[in-house]
Amino acid sequence: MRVLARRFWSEHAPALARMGVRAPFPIQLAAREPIARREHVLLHAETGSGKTLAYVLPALRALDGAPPWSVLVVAPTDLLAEQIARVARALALAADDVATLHAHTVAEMAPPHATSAVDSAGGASPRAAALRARMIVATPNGLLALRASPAWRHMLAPAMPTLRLLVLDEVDVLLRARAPPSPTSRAQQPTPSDARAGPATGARGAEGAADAGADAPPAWAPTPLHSPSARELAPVHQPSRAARNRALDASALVRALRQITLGGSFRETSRSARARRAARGRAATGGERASRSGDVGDAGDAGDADGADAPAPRVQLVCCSATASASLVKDVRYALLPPGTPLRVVCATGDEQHAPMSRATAKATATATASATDAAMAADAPRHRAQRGVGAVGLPAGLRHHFALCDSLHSKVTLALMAVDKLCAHADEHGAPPAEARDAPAAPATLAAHNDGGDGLPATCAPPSGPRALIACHDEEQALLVLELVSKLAPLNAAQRARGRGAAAAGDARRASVLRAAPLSALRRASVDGGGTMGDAAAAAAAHAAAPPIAVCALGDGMRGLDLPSLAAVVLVGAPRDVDEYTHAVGRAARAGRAGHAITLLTEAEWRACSGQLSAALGISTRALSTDALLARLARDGGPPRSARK
Ligand SMILES: Nc1ncnc2c1ncn2[C@@H]1O[C@H](COP(=O)(O)OP(=O)(O)OP(=O)(O)O)[C@@H](O)[C@H]1O
Repeated sequence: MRVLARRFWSEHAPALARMGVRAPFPIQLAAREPIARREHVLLHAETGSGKTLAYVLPALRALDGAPPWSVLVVAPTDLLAEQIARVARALALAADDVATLHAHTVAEMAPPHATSAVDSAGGASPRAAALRARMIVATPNGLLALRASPAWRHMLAPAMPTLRLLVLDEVDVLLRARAPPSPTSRAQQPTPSDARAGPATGARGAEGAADAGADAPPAWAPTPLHSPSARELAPVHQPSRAARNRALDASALVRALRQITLGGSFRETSRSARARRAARGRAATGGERASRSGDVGDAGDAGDADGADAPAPRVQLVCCSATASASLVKDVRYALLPPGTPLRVVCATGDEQHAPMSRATAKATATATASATDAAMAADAPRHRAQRGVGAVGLPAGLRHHFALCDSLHSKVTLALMAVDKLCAHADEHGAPPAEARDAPAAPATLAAHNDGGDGLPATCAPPSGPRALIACHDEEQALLVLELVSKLAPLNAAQRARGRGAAAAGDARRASVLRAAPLSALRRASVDGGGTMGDAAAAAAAHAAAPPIAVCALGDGMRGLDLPSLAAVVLVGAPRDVDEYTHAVGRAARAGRAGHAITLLTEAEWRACSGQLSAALGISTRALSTDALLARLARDGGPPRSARK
């Protein structure tokens, strides 16, 4: 394995070493061969297990001597797209090999008459960057806005045939779509001006986009499977296959992606799709019909093309998710691949008891061709996840889960601050962040063996910088409230402790004075603008100095994929809406084999609603602790988890 690893990584070794990466993680090893063989794959590994590099490295290899627009990566949020582009740029041969495409940059693209963007733009405009780049990292709304803009037809469509690889990061979010609205509920659907307004949160995304028609760039937003106002963990809702297919067919993003993967020769199979096509056909003008030629450069709907037999797609599809499921695999195959085309599920995880990857590297890698998806996924799945068809992947083994009861938001934030304070105190006492455990069993062998600089941190990397804790709230509104509460409560906490604890007062006051919070989005934006932490020690140090120790964000898809290596803990002050939301939220900590804490503060009602399901689905203990017991545990145990799992 080491020889393989050396060969695989030698090309990019210097750049990787600057990132603190010296040997591949299991998913990176497992993904290499299938991607090189140009198979369609779904990379399924836990949060923070290195899925980005697992596809970025092979993608960069595919760029060798390739023309512009050879690789397209789609990621659900602006922040994640920037993060991926930053990783790719750090490894790319030329910085302008990689460009990002957001909805707001499309407006700055070329006027329709321009044919040579590079000269007129002086090489610096988004248009020039997008034309020259060989790897494009786009958000769904960037892609959709581009397809609807003149720039697409006149400049970029001609480049599209060069596309060889399409990567869908967080594919479960990208494909998530609710069944199209019934005729009676259409009156409540968003208008085209709503759609133009951009990616609002909530349940109106895909169908709103579908309804917006050709007049407006369709906006995209992930659609929750249940009421967004639900405050309690909703029962897992599995819509029927037909409903899922209808939703996929109605999604503007899926239609755009389908056009890319299938070159416009896709035949929709569901009855609903045929009905929709017939209805639209009746209303269509001759001109609209003529535009559905199946040409890749055509902005028409690929899903409407009446291709007889689906040809083998020329674009390779790579998808990633830490929360894949059997139904996701079916959706990807239905939506984006010709019938009968296999999608290989590349899975890397620990053994069945979720033992650390280091103890099970040899058996950690399982691949399955998902033509018989259910069987393959279920066979790999640990007992407690098999029911849900989630596959063999669980939570990072370095994560320690704590649950405590609080009766109000005020008391949750107070306790969150005390918890963060305890973790910072632990770091002060031990000279290292508590979550970077010295002997963290969670570290994959390949990481632990090569990267451990003695304190659990990569030897060649600056210490992780940035926020130490992430407070995840129900929604944006609550997040604002929490920001306010933090600014009020942190100094109060400090003063109270200073009075009560004499000698410790100075240290407490010092720590508390820096217990500030900022919205996660602002921190990430600053980090991206400032060059971020990856591979840049100076930028890391600067970010560390500037970053408040607490980031605040709303639960949901906005935090998907974000990599904050400095996080010691994620504190949930709102109940997660479902198991996947919990998985992705707490997965911001304990990344890359580190240890970390997931602290969930709930009212009794919230705890009753969600603890059973989290425990059953994830195999974690959700026993609720008292405030004192939680703080005592954090004070005592900043180290690696021991028996957090049942
Ligand atoms: N081989 C490696 N050695 C050391 N660190 C690595 C290696 N591969 C990735 N990392 C680091 O691991 C962290 C997590 O990687 P990444 O963001 O790709 O995780 P992910 O699997 O995509 O997580 P998520 O599911 O949350 O999106 C990053 O900080 C990255 O630099």
